[in-house]
Parts: sequence; C-alpha cells; structure tokens
Amino acid sequence: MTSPLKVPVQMPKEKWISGHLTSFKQDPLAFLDQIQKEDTDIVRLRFGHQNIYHIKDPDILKEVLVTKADYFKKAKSFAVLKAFVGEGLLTSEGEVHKQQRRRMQPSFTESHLSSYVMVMEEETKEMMANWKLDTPFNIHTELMNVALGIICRTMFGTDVNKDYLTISQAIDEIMTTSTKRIRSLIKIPLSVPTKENKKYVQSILALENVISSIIQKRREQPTPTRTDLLSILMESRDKDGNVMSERQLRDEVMTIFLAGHETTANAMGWTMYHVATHPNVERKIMDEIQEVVGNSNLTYEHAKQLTYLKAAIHEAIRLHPPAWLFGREAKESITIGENWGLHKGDVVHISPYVMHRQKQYYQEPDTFVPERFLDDSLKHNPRFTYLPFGGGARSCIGNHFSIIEATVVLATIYRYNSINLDKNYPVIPNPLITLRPKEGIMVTVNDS
Ligand code: HEM
Repeated sequence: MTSPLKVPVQMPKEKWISGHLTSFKQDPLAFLDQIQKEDTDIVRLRFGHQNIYHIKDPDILKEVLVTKADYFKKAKSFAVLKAFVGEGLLTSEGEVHKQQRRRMQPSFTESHLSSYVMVMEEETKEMMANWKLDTPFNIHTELMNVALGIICRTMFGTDVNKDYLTISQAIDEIMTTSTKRIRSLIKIPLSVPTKENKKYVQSILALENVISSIIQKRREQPTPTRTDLLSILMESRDKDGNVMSERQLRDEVMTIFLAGHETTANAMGWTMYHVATHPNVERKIMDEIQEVVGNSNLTYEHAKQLTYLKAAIHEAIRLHPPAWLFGREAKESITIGENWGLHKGDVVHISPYVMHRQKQYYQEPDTFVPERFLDDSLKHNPRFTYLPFGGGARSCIGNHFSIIEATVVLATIYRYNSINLDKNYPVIPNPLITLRPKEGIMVTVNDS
C-alpha cells in the first residue's frame, strides 16, 4: 500500500486574493528570513492562484535540480525574461537547450579562461586610471562597466565603450520593470502602450541595437582565426548543415551579454563591500597578492593560487548571492522528499540566500568569515547547501569564468589600492532579478 501524499506546512498570514505575494513584495529578504525560521524542509506559499513550494532541504534540492530534473522546467517567471533574452540558453528548454549548451561550452573551458586573464587585467587597469584618490565615487557603477567591457571583449571580441551610459540605463530599467512584472498578478501586455511599457520596450530596443551592432561588426570584418563565443555561434551548424537562425543568434548574444556581466559585477561589489567592513581581511588579501604575484603581470596561474581572495569572493556570494532566488515548474504530478506531492504547474522556489544562511550548516551564518572556505568547517555539508551558481544540467555555464574574472579584477584593484566605504551612503541590498546594492557602493580609494 502506498502512503498518502503529504502536504507541506503553509506559511501564515496570507491575504485572500494575493496570498503571500503582498508581504513578499513589501520586503523580499525579510520574507525569506521568515521562511528560514519555519521548522520544515518545504514551506507552502501562494502568490495569487499559484502554488509555490519553497525548498530548504539540500537533498530535496538535489532531486529537483538533478535526479528528478526531467520532471521540471524553468519557472513561469522566466516567461518575463523572454521579452529580452528570447529563447537563449537561460530560458530555452529540451533539445534546443541541450544543443546550444554543447555549442557554447568550449568558450568556458580552462584553456579559454586562461586566455581571458590579460583582457581582464587590462580592462581593470583602464578603469583604475580614471580614479581620483580620496574622492568618493560609486564603485558599483565602475564594476558594472568593467564587467561589461570584459564580457564584450572576451566573448564577442569587441568593445562597447561609447555605449556604457545607454547600456547601464537600459539595464536598470529592464531589471526594475521585469521584477515588477514578475511580481504582478496581472501583467499588461507589452503591446499596450502604457508609459511604463513604452519605456521598457525602448530599453529592450536600446540593448537590441547594441547586440545588432556587435553581430554586424563581426559580419563586416570576419576573422577566420577567431575562436571566441561569437565565432562559435556564427559558424556552428546543425546536423543538416544549417547555421543558427538570426533570432537564435541574437538571443544567445543577448543572454551572455546580460547574464555574463551583471551577476559578476554584483559578486565583485558585494565582495568589496564585505572586505571594506573587515580591514583585517583586506590586509590578508593584499599580503597574499604581494606574495603570489609580486611585481609580475597577473596570470591565470596566479589567479588559481589566490586562495584567500577566492575564499572572500565565495563568502561574499554566500551572504549576498547575486542569483538569490530562482525556480522550477512541475511538468507533471510528482512527489519529492518524504512523499510531498506536487501537481502539474506547481512552482518550486530555490533560494541560495536562504540555503547559505542555515544555522545547521554555517556557524554564525550572518557573519563574513572567508576562512570557513579554507578550513574543514564546510567539508561535511551536503552538496546543495552552497549553490550560488545553481546545480545540475542547468547550472551556470559562466561559473568558473566569473570566479576567475572576480579574482583578477579584485587582485588588480587591491594590489594598488585600499578601499574605504563612504559612511554617508549606507549599502542596502535590493533584490531585483539579481541582488544588487540599491544605490550602489560609495567608496574612497587610498594607495595601499
Ligand atoms: C557571480 C556570477 C554569476 C552568478 C551568481 C550566476 C548564477 C547563475 C545561476 C544560479 C544560474 C542557474 C539558474 C537556474 O537554474 O534557473 C545561472 C545560469 C546561467 N548563467 Fe550564470 N551566474 C553568474 C555568472 C555568469 C556568467 C559570467 C555567464 C556568462 C558568461 C553566465 C551565464 C549563464 C547562463 C547562460 C545560464 C543558463 C545556463 C543553462 O541553463 O544552461 N552566468 N547563473
């Protein structure tokens, strides 16, 4: 006899129509703290008519992301992202996804990563050349621009220097409005010309223009010896010998363009924020850089050896994971964990923010301690207690790229500078699609 399906505990305080969506929208991180406090592996929520199961147990996460992954697809909220990334790697499903992932993987292998280090260092030095000592500035904006420069040069073999302002304004608009649309029960179709829709569509068009000119430039100056991602995408053929459609090419370039710089810039920003509030950590990072790199140019081998800096990056994205919440949707009825029953269409929430702050896996979970990634304290933790890059077949393709990038950029900065937070500007996390510092991070720079 099969045991009856279990129904997870329902979060308290739901509203009649919106369910828990109203309290979630008011303060998403405080809402996640409430979920953290619930003494159960899965918490049941309702956003309007949508059932949501928030999973807190690493073994059940493994089922959703790995062992039973075929029963799930990307969550419905990803439909909003399709307005700008279309059917790129992040949002596509099934065979299209598998084929595209196979095509793009070579750009992320170790041999390619090592060839990107010089560009990463160069872009960082160019950024630093404009810094004025002891004058406050927003380092988060600088990191966004440097990450954008790096992704464009390494993946698409071009730079977009003159477009920084247009791009950053468009991205801010897209992030804010998409988040609003994801959290609205009623979404006004983009074809309806409301003021908000018009601004949103214009921002998407502004990015599309940037992407089109990247592709156009390559068409006008093809270089057969190139091996960057753009060449791979433009030259690869399917089993019938056909090249990728214009639309697919645009979607993949847009996906890498967006997913490849915003998240890494946030990871670097949060690391700099935590390091600035822990001067002893900054000192250790500087000493390590001096010991490993000395007076040489930074290389991939150096980056691999900067273990303390990398521990600080991992610790920062433990506390402030750029991808703080993502989801899946059940394609059919299925049970997970101890016979918890999900129906077709139910949504599963996975939050690195929640997983990374669980007391049973992290001592003093809210404290910044890079050393925990170097000693044995996390050794016995189950696999999905740390998942800043997701897991399974849909895990982040840019995982190693972003860690190398953050290591090279931050090593180049801390090699020459000490960074102090400007106390007049508090740093507040803003959970949009990614977890960003709300008004950026104001700092002053001193010689080290
Ligand atoms: C610290 C930086 C980054 C973080 C925290 C991050 C996080 C994530 C997470 C959590 C996922 C999985 C989402 C899901 O399962 O629904 C993901 C997927 C993805 N990421 Fe990243 N990412 C980062 C950097 C990058 C970079 C540098 C690139 C590209 C150069 C990139 C491209 C992608 C793509 C294309 C996917 C979809 C992969 C697939 O479904 O096959 N990401 N990322």
